[in-house]
Amino acid sequence: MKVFISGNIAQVGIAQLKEKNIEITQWDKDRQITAEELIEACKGQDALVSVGPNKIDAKFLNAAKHLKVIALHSVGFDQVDVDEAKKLNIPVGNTPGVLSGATASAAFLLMLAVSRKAFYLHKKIINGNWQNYEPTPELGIELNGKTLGVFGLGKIGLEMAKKCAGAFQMPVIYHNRSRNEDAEKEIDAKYVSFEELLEQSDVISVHTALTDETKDKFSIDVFKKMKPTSIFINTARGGIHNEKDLIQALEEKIIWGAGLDVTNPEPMDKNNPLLNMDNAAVLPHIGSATEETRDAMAKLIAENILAGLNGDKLPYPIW
Ligand SMILES: NC(=O)c1ccc[n+]([C@@H]2O[C@H](COP(=O)([O-])OP(=O)(O)OC[C@H]3O[C@@H](n4cnc5c(N)ncnc54)[C@H](O)[C@@H]3O)[C@@H](O)[C@H]2O)c1
Ligand SMILES: O=C(O)[C@H](O)CO
Repeated sequence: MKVFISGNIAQVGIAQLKEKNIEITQWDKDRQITAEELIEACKGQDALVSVGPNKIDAKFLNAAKHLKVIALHSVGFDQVDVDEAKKLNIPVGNTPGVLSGATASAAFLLMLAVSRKAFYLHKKIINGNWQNYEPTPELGIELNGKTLGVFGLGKIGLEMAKKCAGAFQMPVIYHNRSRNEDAEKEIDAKYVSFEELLEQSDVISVHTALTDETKDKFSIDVFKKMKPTSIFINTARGGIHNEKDLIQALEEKIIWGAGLDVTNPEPMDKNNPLLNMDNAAVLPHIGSATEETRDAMAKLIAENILAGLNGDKLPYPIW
């Protein structure tokens, strides 16, 4: 059996596949594979490990309908045309759960960094602008006791809520399409409407998938309903906030600050104004990028691939 891997995954997953005598071809160039190159690379392969934002759309799926399984190196699957995969009977799997802690840590890191203007102040030192100790330099804001509003209380949202409640005694409110009663058994979290989430939160952290419903959900009208002292955090997908509107909201102090691990497009242009604002912090989509998490993701990928090649039900399917 042959598997094409369109980027880098942890060795532990590759070893799991090699143990089963699977022949592996890996994309080894220092750039993302293009759509055409991906189609070409999948010719003669039995399975694909899709790393990064490759579009697994109708065009790709129809050109690669010989694949017995596709394993994503992500939990998010907004890049996949699930209906088409179902129609062509190509099982697709993802990596749920194992990256929730790491991704929530990235959200927590951004929240903390924005609240103390850490990225901006770090740049001041690098640029030689740390003159002397000042009692009132650019002041931050306290997080202790402030209200966390989670938009999308799923696996990652729950981990973020636990961290904020534990570290800063932050009361948690959340909005989902419907109540998450399982999560409410684990933490004290109050379900509120989207409007209430905007009005009552001191920090809003986004943890939904990118869908037609959530695309551009955070636009200028929404930012205007948030508190002027509030912080917006997005570690889910860049398409969930409208970037132009976010820049306006930060420039006009409609909200206090924003922290992003995801942008639209990715990579972000190095001249993007968000990179030089005192009230913004941006990371290059590293939510799940810890040694432990990448190993765990690679193991799930190998399990999905082995099951699919065997004609078994995937252990971590998206359909
Ligand atoms: N930055 C990163 O590196 C990184 C890492 C992992 C995941 N992610 C993103 O985080 C997302 C969430 O991952 P997860 O494992 O927590 O998923 P999950 O399915 O466990 O949680 C998503 C939650 O969002 C809710 N939701 C979905 N649509 C909604 C809507 N329209 N309105 C309100 N709530 C809605 C769902 O009910 C669910 O509770 C992924 O889809 C992915 O895009 C990013
Ligand atoms: O969805 C995910 O798992 C992350 O964004 C990594 O792509």
